[in-house]
Amino acid sequence: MARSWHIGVIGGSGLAEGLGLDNAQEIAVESPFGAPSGPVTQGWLGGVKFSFLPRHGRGHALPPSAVNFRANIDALKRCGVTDLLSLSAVGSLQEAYAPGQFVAVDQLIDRTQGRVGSFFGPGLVAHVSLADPVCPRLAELLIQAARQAGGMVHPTGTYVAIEGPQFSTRAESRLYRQWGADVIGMTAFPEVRLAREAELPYAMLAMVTDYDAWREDAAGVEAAEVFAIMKANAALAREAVRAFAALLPSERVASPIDTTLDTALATAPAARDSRMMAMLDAVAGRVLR
Ligand SMILES: CSC[C@H]1O[C@H](OP(=O)(O)O)[C@H](O)[C@@H]1O
Ligand SMILES: Nc1ncnc2[nH]cnc12
Repeated sequence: MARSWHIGVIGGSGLAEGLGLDNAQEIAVESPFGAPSGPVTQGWLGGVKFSFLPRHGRGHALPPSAVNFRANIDALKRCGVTDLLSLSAVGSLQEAYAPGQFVAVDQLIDRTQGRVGSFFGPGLVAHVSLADPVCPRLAELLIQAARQAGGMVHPTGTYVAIEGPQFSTRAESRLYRQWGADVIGMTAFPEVRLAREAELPYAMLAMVTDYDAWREDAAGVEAAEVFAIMKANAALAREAVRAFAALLPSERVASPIDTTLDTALATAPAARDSRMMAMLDAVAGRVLR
């Protein structure tokens, strides 16, 4: 039977206040992976169910390195989310990606360090493909939606994730440009990896807030600049999500990402760790039961 859409949204910098959902209710979701960034707000937009989680917690209390990405994805999966949208502030590494514009990120490079990057591990090994980390179907709808909302949207872009919390040196910024990266942030990893492991189609709408540090005569990034641009454009991001809800087909069409784990598990049933299996009841229960 076709499942209805239930859209999870992880709101980044400047978006902790939420989406303005109808009939919104806040719920505390417990996860075996620890505390999520905060309570999940559930509600509706145009007849579609949404669950919203502020990535940095209420009042932006969590730096990127302290976000419990596993708990966040697990909590949203436990809520019954079928698809996931990430809203993020990013710096630009290309002249053409100007502050105030949106980017539908389609490729990513991981430069984070020391974050826990998988739900799986000793006792339950899985290898999922991340060649195409973003769901093209969700991305296409997001692009259309952000344009309808009045945003200028780049339909592709490569995101490099740094550990932070400091912004990059000029040499790093120039290096990432040479690698072909278009935008830079601190949070897409391991979020995008974990979403795939949890069989959640994921798409990312990034809002350009600054030009990072590569421009010869310009000053480096200041956080205040990022927050000011996000504040000025948060309403546009919310409007894009509203338009996205209106564009969704009435019935959810199954995605190949829904069954990622069918071919990913490496550990033989007899060698599986029962404690791991219990922790992964939401993320991987579909293939473990
Ligand atoms: C406040 S500037 C740096 C901060 O903003 C971005 O957050 P998010 O991706 O959650 O919007 C960036 O990744 C840093 O965490
Ligand atoms: N220049 C930048 N570097 C890293 N993360 C960011 N988030 C917003 N702007 C950023």
